[in-house]
Amino acid sequence: MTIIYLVRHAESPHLFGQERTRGLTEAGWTATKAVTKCLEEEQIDAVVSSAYTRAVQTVEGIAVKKGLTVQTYEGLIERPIKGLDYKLPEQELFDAIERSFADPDYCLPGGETMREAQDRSIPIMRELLSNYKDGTIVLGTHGTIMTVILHYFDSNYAFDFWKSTTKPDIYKLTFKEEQLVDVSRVWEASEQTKFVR
Ligand SMILES: O=C(O)[C@H](O)COP(=O)(O)O
Repeated sequence: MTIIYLVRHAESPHLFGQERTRGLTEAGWTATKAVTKCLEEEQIDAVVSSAYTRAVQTVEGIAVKKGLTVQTYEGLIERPIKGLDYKLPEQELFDAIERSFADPDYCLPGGETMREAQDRSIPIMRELLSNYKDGTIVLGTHGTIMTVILHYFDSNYAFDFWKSTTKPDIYKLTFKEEQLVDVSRVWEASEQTKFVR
């Protein structure tokens, strides 16, 4: 069995135009200590991440603890449902994200569809599953691309799941070869209440 821990990043300030580089808030940094603690007993073979700063920062503590470096992947960055050069009310974004789970070729102007996001992220998942077969990987990620990846392996993971996740959050995925056989949330119930949705 191969284990992948999907770690959604901790709280980050919403700074328009800085999607790639915005880091964690003070509360976010505090939360990363709990992330590291949650994973430190595990035997970990690799720590990989979206190339975005907030995702890297969330898993770098566990990488340091294990004597590993964070391997970043452009193909694991967050899925933008719309272009990053304009703003929209939150409800419109939510509606668009919900629709994108029903229509894999839908996105708002300048955005990325479900199909496009899977086309660039799933090959990396397959590469990781092959390179670290029967090993354990920690993967720093984001709410939407994490759900897009899970949706590929099990279509029950969709809009409701996306809405339910917290920042940070941790899911343990168990794969047999390239087959997803189990998903469990390992972020502690007591910790969930302390951090943001
Ligand atoms: O995980 C996510 O939902 C994305 O990275 C967006 O995070 P944000 O709430 O910090 O914009």
